[in-house]
Amino acid sequence: MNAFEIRGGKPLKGEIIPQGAKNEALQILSAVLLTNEKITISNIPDIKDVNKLIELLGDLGVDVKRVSKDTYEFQAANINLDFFHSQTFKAKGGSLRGSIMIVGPLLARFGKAAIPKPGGDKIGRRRLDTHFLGFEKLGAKFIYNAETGFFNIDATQLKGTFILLDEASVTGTANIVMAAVLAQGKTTIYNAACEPYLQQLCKMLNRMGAKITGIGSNLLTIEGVKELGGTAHRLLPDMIEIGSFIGLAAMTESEITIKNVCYNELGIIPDTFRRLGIQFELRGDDIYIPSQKSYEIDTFIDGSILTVADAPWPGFTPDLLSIMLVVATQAKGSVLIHQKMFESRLFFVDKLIDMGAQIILCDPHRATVIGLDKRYQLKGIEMTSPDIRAGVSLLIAALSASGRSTIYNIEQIERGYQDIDTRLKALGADIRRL
Ligand SMILES: CC(=O)N[C@H]1[C@@H](OP(=O)(O)OP(=O)(O)OC[C@H]2O[C@@H](n3ccc(=O)[nH]c3=O)[C@H](O)[C@@H]2O)O[C@H](CO)[C@@H](O)[C@@H]1O
Ligand SMILES: C=C(OP(=O)(O)O)C(=O)O
Repeated sequence: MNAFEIRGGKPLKGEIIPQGAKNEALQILSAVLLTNEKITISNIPDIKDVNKLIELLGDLGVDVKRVSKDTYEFQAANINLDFFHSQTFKAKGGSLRGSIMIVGPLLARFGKAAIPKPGGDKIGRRRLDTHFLGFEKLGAKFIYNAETGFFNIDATQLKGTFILLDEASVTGTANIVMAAVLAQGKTTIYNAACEPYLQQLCKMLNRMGAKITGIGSNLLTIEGVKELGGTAHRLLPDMIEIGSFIGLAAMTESEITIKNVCYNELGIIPDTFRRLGIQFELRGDDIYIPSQKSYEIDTFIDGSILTVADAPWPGFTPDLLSIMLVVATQAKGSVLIHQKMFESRLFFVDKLIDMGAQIILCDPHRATVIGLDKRYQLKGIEMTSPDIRAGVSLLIAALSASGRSTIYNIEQIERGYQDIDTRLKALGADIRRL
């Protein structure tokens, strides 16, 4: 059995260091395939998804050396393209979302790639059209075999072109950028995603010899180069973990300092938590959250109920909406949570309702939360974590609730949060692995 047992209702106290960013790690690790020279990556989180991708790179022939707890060296000098046809590749490649991003670099460097339909959270339809339409524009041909679930892509020489993405896909943009850096001539990508993950990737590629301009905007221009060289790269702290810890502190009346957050990279995230009434201050590059008995949700200027909705960067990330939702259950006031991007990410509210929260699921994309203002505590129950962020939201709910909760399917949480039970215990949480 893989579960957490939590006895909630205790305020936590202390300092916590955010792990390196999961979604950045998946892009940066894929980029090591673009060169035969050595790449050193530090601040790598020790989490399931990242470890699976590192293992997959090793299976493909990348020389992988762990030089310290969070630092690895990679050298992709001898890639074994036959590995594409193995059952192991099908099983491993299909087990995480991030594996899709090995396609762009492989295509750029070797002219072909294959990938099984990738995994990731079951949070609604997760199409890959943007990736493959982009590769096609660069001159690649792809075949999707619905029976085997494999995408096969071929391109002897990618050619730069103008690409207007059909949507600002995060992994799609990363994949196309990694293909375009070695394409012949100039590629322009409009409607590009520009999350800090992508900015970090582009900066790393430029250090490797790529010529990318427009970093941080939705218009990227890439002058193709013949080859790329080695570099060193440090991952940013995980902004989704940072947001999760802000929510945790507010909900459990805890006094927590989140260390070294790289505040300037957090975009609209801090202000969005502030709109729920959560107070915190920046001390150096740490976020200090005092213990708060009560927090009150803001309204819009005209007095109408606040909506918190997701949007491509610099909008609010969809990966923090579940956390906003759970935190709102104990706020004073009401908020509409609008998850525009994914249609199956809000169903976990049923469990919060069972715990005593007042939520109306209006439709699969929208939930209205009527905050309890801590007049009643949530009560502990047994529940199963449906996806990574709902899982952490349930964990936060359980830590604030009276009595005992059990959360099953914690693999989902551990996909993205390193040693979460140990780190929460260090803050005083009563959490036990079953
Ligand atoms: C490994 C990784 O990095 N995963 C992240 C990545 O997934 P991923 O790259 O798979 O997500 P995409 O950005 O491609 O799209 C996410 C969803 O939003 C929709 N969409 C996207 C852009 C847009 O302008 N309009 C729109 O509706 C897509 O149809 C899809 O349903 O980005 C998502 C969106 O931030 C995050 O939730 C995931 O955690
Ligand atoms: C949805 C997420 O991850 P993935 O894209 O890997 O499923 C996430 O990190 O919130």
